Amino acid sequence: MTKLSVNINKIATLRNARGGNVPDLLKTAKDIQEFGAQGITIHPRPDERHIRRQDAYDLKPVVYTEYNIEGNPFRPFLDMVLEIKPTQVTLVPDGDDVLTSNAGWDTLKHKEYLIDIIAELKRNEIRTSIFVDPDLKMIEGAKATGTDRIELYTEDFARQYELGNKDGIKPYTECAVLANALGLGINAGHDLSLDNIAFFKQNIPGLLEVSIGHALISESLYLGLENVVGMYLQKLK
Ligand SMILES: CC(=O)[C@@H](O)[C@H](O)COP(=O)(O)O
Ligand SMILES: NCC(=O)COP(=O)(O)O
Repeated sequence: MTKLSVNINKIATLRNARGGNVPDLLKTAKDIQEFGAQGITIHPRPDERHIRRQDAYDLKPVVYTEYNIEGNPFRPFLDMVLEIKPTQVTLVPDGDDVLTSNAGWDTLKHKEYLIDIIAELKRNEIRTSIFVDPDLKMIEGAKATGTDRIELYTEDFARQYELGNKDGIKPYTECAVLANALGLGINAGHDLSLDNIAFFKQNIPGLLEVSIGHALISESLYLGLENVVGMYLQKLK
């Protein structure tokens, strides 16, 4: 079975737009778990554009499924996750100024750096995952870092799938086969959606977890709008 971890960054984006507490991030996290999701993912960024540092702490007692915190392991991020002790930390090599995550780790170039950080997280009983492009050399490099899992960066697959090119899955399947052989757990995420998730899952052996945010929250708007517009119309009769 593949676990669904819902990324709630976009709920915080909406909340921050008005400065209040609507939508309520903690209530949303509770509801998502009650609806059956097996995890909650957040990706606090240094500029706190969506998830704030305090949110990461406040979510700890609320997330009773798997709590996954993603981010670039600069010292303030590392100190925060070592205090919170989520189920899993996913290391992502984001620049400060990126719109969203746009590349995986070069696991060869950053091998020693990753070894030290992963060891520190694992000493604190936190499962580790590292964000990687679907490149066999990067998967081999990931193994050498001591990480428990990799997270396959799926944007390229999603773009290709949208264009009708199903061969875009091939490097992902090859990397998954290698990761399984090396004993690395496999997560995946970025731009996965209701359209592409079934095909992705069918072609990735041993897929343990997907984290999905942008599409899932957008789809929730599309699928919920009719109901809510109808409710307003009822009240306005
Ligand atoms: C690590 C990853 O794949 C990203 O999708 C990220 O978690 C999303 O971050 P934003 O919500 O800031 O775009
Ligand atoms: N790790 C990927 C993630 O958490 C969500 O990515 P996206 O669905 O918002 O693109």
